Amino acid sequence: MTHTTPISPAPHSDPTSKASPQSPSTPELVAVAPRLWALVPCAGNGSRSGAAGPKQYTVLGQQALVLHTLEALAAVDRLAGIQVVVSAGDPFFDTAPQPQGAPVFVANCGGATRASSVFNGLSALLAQGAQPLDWVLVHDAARCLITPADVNRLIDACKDDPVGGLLALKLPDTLKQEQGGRVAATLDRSDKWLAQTPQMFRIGALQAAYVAAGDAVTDEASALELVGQSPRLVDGSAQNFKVTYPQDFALAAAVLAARAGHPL
Ligand SMILES: Nc1ccn([C@@H]2O[C@H](COP(=O)(O)OP(=O)(O)OP(=O)(O)O)[C@@H](O)[C@H]2O)c(=O)n1
Ligand SMILES: C[C@](O)(CO)[C@H](O)COP(=O)(O)O
Repeated sequence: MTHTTPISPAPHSDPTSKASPQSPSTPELVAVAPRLWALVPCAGNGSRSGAAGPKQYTVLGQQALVLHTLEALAAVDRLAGIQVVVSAGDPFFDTAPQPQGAPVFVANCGGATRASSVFNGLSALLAQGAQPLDWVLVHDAARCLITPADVNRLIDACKDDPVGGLLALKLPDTLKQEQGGRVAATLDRSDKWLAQTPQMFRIGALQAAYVAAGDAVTDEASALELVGQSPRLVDGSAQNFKVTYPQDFALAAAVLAARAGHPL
């Protein structure tokens, strides 16, 4: 996969806009439509997963977990490119295959937290030719069950939104508050959602929000919330869970096998 090749700043005129006739000596005015990019933070250690190395490289079925993630994103034909962020010195993508579809770019600029990996990845994306008004869909490498249909649903819901938004799941279970290992209260869950990824925002707005929010936020929406924005909630899928704990590998492998039509 490419490490340094710049994405050519493709001409991206808005096919819906009508340019007024220009005289030959007048520079042509072209309305520019924002492009869509994916950014995949892939620099975590997976300390809760119990895996021997970073969980994103655990093999599920035929290939590493993160390659399932990238395969699904690359199949979204509205994406101009996918920026992956790995830790300095991580050799995985030196030999990894390029998925079919949107080009994948790799930057070794992972940070100590997810927030810093994403923030550094935004700079890498801009250096590749992305523009501050372009959209970025930040997606965890560890959510390998994302589907192109999920991503397209998010894009459709957010492309005309002034802020952007995220996939999320309405809480399916009764919600308890704990104190000392016992139930202290049952909470109202009617307005509670579980945040997933991708999370889709304008690159420049997200960068500015991270500067203001700092390193402690755990998702992009939180950074936007801290600067006074209300990201849109878009229905996600229970299958789009984040591989986090040891038992999650078998569940993800089973879903992938079922989708591929293999017996479980
Ligand atoms: N410093 C970090 C931490 C996390 N991530 C990425 O952010 C995503 C979501 O993070 P999480 O699932 O919490 O991954 P880990 O930090 O790897 O796991 P843990 O918290 O169990 O150590 C993952 O794809 C992970 O690789 C990252 O790019 N840089
Ligand atoms: C971004 C995220 O996937 C939303 O649920 C999640 O917050 C990232 O994982 P972490 O465990 O909070 O770092």
